[in-house]
Amino acid sequence: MKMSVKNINCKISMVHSQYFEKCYTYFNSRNISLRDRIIIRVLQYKFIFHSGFISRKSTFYLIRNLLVKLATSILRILLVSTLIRDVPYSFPSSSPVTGSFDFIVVGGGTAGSAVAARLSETEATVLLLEAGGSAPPESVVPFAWAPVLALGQASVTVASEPEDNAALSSPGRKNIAYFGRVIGGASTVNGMAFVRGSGYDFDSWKDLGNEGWDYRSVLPYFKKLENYQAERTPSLEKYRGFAGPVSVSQVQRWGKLRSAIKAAAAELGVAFNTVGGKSNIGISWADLAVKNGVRSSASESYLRPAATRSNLRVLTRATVTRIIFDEQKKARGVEYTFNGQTHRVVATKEVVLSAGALFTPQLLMLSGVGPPQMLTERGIEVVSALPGVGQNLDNHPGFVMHWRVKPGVTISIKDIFNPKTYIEYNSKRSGVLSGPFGTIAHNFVNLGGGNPDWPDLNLPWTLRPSVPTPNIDKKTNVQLIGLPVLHDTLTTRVVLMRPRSRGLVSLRSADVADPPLIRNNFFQDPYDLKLMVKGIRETFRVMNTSAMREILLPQPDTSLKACLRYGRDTDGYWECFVRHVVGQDAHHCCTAKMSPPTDPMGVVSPRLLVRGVSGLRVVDASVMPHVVSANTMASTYMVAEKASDMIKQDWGYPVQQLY
Ligand SMILES: Cc1cc2nc3c(=O)[nH]c(=O)nc-3n(C[C@H](O)[C@H](O)[C@H](O)COP(=O)(O)OP(=O)(O)OC[C@H]3O[C@@H](n4cnc5c(N)ncnc54)[C@H](O)[C@@H]3O)c2cc1C
Repeated sequence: MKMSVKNINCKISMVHSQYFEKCYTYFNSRNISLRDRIIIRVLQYKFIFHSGFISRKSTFYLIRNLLVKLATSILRILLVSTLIRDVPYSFPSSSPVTGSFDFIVVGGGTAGSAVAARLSETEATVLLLEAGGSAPPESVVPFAWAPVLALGQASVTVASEPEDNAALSSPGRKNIAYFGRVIGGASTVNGMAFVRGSGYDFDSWKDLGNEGWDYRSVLPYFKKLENYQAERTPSLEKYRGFAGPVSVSQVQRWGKLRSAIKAAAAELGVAFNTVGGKSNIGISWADLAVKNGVRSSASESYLRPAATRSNLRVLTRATVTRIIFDEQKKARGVEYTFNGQTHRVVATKEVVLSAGALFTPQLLMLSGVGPPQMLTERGIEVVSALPGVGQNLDNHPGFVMHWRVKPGVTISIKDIFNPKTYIEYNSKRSGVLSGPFGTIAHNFVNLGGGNPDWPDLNLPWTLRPSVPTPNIDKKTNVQLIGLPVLHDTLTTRVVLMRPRSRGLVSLRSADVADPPLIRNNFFQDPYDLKLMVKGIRETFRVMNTSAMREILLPQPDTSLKACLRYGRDTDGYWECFVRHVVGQDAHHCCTAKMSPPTDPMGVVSPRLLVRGVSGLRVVDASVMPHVVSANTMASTYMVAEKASDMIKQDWGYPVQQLY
């Protein structure tokens, strides 16, 4: 299908000028020509000004978007100018690929890059098809992720359906989700926080009937994938890897803050730096997927070293539209679009689906694997009736609390526009740009009861100046930050690790260009809301230690006016507060969950083979039965490493002995 304005059928059904739903693919796709881009932009503005949509609100968003674009463009130029030494590997894709390969991996993201590279260690031929392009040069700069990458061309944004119980301060009560659409996927645009789940998460996966996924069985794969940039000690060697492809290091500098957090842990009687062991309970200084001030993404860690192998072919800007099944329901290959043309390619052994927790279920459903009634309603022929496809969407709801701090404790706006920042990064790969614009320390706690070593909340500290939270209206943002807005801020977050509520991913239509429908269902189970309120009270307890008070300035009144009717500092007030400001952490998972055959909602077996068909596996965050109590990248790499060995074993290729 040639993508052009004529067949786009692009009803601009947006909540406000920032977010396109039906048209998002086209704006984020490099398959679209410059001429069509210009026409769509003109249509967009025509729509805003001539549809009765024009209002102070839409004008505000237009101006705000222009200013954001201007600021990010300036930042991008500054960042790119610091990159003379480290440019990400580029995957030139000038012509389409046809013919046959032993394995076709769909999606060159976090998991897909790892699987393709590992499979190419054998003599099998491997094709990796990725919808996005090569990584933008600034992606190597750790600090760049939020302002430049997550909001830029390397990712797509998709609005959820309106929330029933949350997002009260978001336009249309919709949560906005970010997904990497670039080689390396989310690992190229994410916050780089590298933290494993608790060992009890994996034991729970096994208890749900998934043999081989308990902590003891997955630990060797966590070690295999990691190259920890620290001195080897016997206690570290028990848990951490030192020879794997993904480089990981502790956050450098910010000594004042580190000392304060360490002292707060001591004051609270909480363990410091526990992340990596079986129980991650306690306070820890963050590890990042960074080496010597440069991001370690999946494409740099796995694909760059494998790129010269003649049996591995990587095609970027190739969007897979469906999996092709034969009469026996065996996956025979895929159909994809490249430069506006449709092509087919054959898999002689397996198709591996690694398009992430949103797009993997979309592709399964578009190929006839999913809830039968929904497929029939969309005019899609059912190949395998699997009601669980797209169900069980799990994630980490969370929100930010702002704290004013003394100078030198955190990043300030002045640092960002100071030429010295760029000179220091350029010459030494150190300074502000070498660190995060996000998580700097974790605080994993259990406040809900049960196993006290298994966290149900993370209350991390994040480094960012007093920037507004995206997708929350201006009025609420101002109340949350407190006036005047430009000052040095430390933020803490309250993030639910093991929500009981579950959402779903479904199809809007049979058109691959329509973004899938996301329903988060945050706080459908009221337990989740109550636990978040406990997290707020625990945050105040931590921030009230004398160690933390030492770095704080007097705080302005940041009450949320809409909630004051419940009375200050009551549980009712805080529940109302959370329902207004909660967003999500882009840790989507579990939409094609693994499970034993007895679970009717399972999608893949514990060997990650899709039920009811053959020759098709899912390898990405979708297969997790429930979200881990940590950020999800490290566990996604672990899934990819373990799956690669399973695939090799199933096809008789040798695997490295890890036990
Ligand atoms: C902005 C952001 C910040 C985050 N921060 C952190 C963090 O700090 N720490 C952490 O641990 N986790 C973080 N995460 C979460 C973590 O990165 C993800 O859970 C994990 O990387 C997901 O890996 P995946 O392989 O499942 O999917 P992805 O990495 O998203 O890979 C999917 C790939 O498939 C491609 N694709 C999709 N559809 C098609 C198609 N039809 N045809 C071809 N290709 C297709 C996509 O372009 C993408 O490259 C963050 C995520 C985001 C988006």
